[in-house]
Parts: sequence; structure tokens; C-alpha cells
Amino acid sequence: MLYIPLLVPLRLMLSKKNRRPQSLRLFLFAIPTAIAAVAYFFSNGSYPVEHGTGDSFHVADLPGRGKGLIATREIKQGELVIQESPLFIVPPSITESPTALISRLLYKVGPLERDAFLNLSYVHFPEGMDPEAHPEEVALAIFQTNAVAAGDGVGIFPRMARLNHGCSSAFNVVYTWRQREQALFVHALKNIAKGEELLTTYTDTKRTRKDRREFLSQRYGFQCACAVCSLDDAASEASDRRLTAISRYYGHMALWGSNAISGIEAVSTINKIWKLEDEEGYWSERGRLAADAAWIAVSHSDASAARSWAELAIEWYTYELGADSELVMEVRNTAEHPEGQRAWGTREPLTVGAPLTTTG
Ligand SMILES: C[S@@+](CC[C@H](N)C(=O)[O-])C[C@H]1O[C@@H](n2cnc3c(N)ncnc32)[C@H](O)[C@@H]1O
Repeated sequence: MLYIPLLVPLRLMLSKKNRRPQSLRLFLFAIPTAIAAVAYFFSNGSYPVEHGTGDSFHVADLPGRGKGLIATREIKQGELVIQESPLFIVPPSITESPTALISRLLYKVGPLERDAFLNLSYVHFPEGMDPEAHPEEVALAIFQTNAVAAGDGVGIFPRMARLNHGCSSAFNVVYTWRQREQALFVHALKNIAKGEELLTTYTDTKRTRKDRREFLSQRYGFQCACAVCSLDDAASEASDRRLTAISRYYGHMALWGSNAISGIEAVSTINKIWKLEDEEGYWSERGRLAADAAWIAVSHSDASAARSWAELAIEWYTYELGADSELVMEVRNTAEHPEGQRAWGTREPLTVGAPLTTTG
């Protein structure tokens, strides 16, 4: 907690573009070209749009949160909001110091991209260290604050890096790395109204407000005040109870893998999770959940349940990952040919049960 007052002012100070250490710019790149400057001007100070996406939001300054993305029109559930190639990806194992690596990778990108990186916010800059005198440390802090998983490595995506965090029912977009396209895709998990902030989640938020806040303040340097964290105490405790139960049910459902519970119990547990998530408004990971149920049904030779769970998985994977994602194709195959799956009949025949919901 002592951490926060030190970090927040530092972050707010450094997220202002004109407060960026000048030596960082000079150190990391040759003077940006006039073309890049003109392009930057016309891109309204934000990173350029790729693949026709990006018309649905703009980058805004938000009190207490630095920058964030605000919807400029209604965004429909499942809509592709951002498709973005990485500025660079850091592989899982490296042979040089992280600061040297980040600086080297930054040399390789164009001036506009470098500028986009250097304008990102950061936290956890060593206390007492002068950013002007340590540009490599600033670059590393930017990387640590903004990098996300991209395949085996960790990548920087300056456009999606402006997404702020929300917990549980508060986040409305999800991102995923697609190996085939070598790009990050951000889809709307829910309908988003014009003027609403686009929020993703930085962590598994199926835990209590206290735990979430501790993690977010330590890792990202902010005290979460999203719609869920701002609930009054009674509502927050009810949310905590639901999230804890969801988490516990996930653990229980996993016992099916070691034969410790029956397929009927596993699918019934999935239905319980689904119901609790409806009450909580937590909609993420439902494609995976329904696909797991379809897998259990296939294993117990229950073709009818396998089809209905696979249909549900198609629907929710489509929202989160896109209709053309590999996982949608996989579960479509399950829906069409449950008997043709390699897990078919690997457990005793059982009627495991269909989804109790069919709605999105
Ligand atoms: C990946 S950046 C997100 C974009 C950032 N707001 C910016 O100005 O570029 C992560 C940082 O944003 C801020 N942030 C994200 N979500 C927040 C929230 N819900 N409340 C306050 N600050 C938040 C924190 O400072 C965090 O370290």
C-alpha cells in the first residue's frame, strides 16, 4: 500500500508526452523523419490503424487512468475491434540483458513505431533513479507495463496497450494472439455503448476484490476502482462469493480428468459455473468451458450433449476469438461429427447432460 502513493504520481507525470525524457528519444533513435512527423500528426497523435479496424474508438485522457480507449459508436458483441501486428516480440529465453535487448529491438523499428512505444505509460521505475539519465531503464519499464503474451514470447502492441483494466463483469473486450496471422486480435465480449470505455482484463479476476487489488497494485501500480471494485460492501461481498465459488467449481470440474468425479457431475458443475457467471455478468472463457463439456460428452459417447455443447462453444468462441479462429473450426468439427473425435467412447457410456442455457 505504501507503494501506491509513490507510483501513481510517477506514472501520471511520465505519461504526459511532453514530460518524456528527451535523452531517451535521442538515445534510442535517430531524429524521426519529417514523413513520420506528418503521419503522426494526421493520425491524431495515436498509433495508426491497421486492417480497417480502429474506427470504433478513440484514445482519450482519462482522469486517474492515463490514456484509455473510448467507443465512438455502438460496438456489437463479437465485433473485431483491433487487429494489430507486434512492434516486436521478445522470445521466451534471452541471452543478453533485458535492457540491451529492448534497446536493440527498438533500433530495428521505424520512427513512428518507436515514438508509439516511447509514448506508452509505465510504472515500477526504480525509486530515486532519474529517467533522463537511464533511458534504457525507461524502455524496460515501458515494456514491462505494456507487453502481452504472443505465442511463446511476449510482444508490444501500442494500440491495444492503451486498454485499461476492469475486473469480472467490468471488462468488455478480450484479446488473443493468433499464430496463423501473427497478430493480436481484440474482440468485443459484450455490446459496448458509444462513449463507454473499452476495458480488458490484466489477470484472472475470478478472485476476491482484496486479492485482485493487491495483485493489480503490485504488478501494475494502480488501485482498481472499476465498476466491480467500486460496488458497495454488501454487493462486493456477494460478487466475491460468486467469483470464489466459480473458481472452486472450476477446480472441481477438473477432477473429471483424473476420474475422480463422473461425467454427469462434471457437466452439472459446468452448468453451475454458467449460472453463477450469468448472475455475476462474467462472460469470458465460456467458449473453453462449453468446449470442455463437449469433450466430456464425446468421451462418454453422448452425441446429443456433445452437439449442443459444441454449438454453444462455437457461439462463445466466435464472440471472443472470431468466427474464423482455429478453435471455432475445431468445435464445429465436434458439433458435426461427435462420433469421429479421437476421445469418442474413451470413458463409459453415459448421458452427461445438455447445457441449461442456450443464450448469448
Ligand atoms: C497497459 S497500460 C494501459 C494504458 C494506460 N492507461 C496508458 O495511459 O497508456 C497499464 C497502466 O494503465 C493504468 N491502468 C490500467 N487500468 C487501470 C484502472 N482500471 N484504473 C487505474 N489505472 C489503470 C495503470 O497505470 C497501468 O499500469
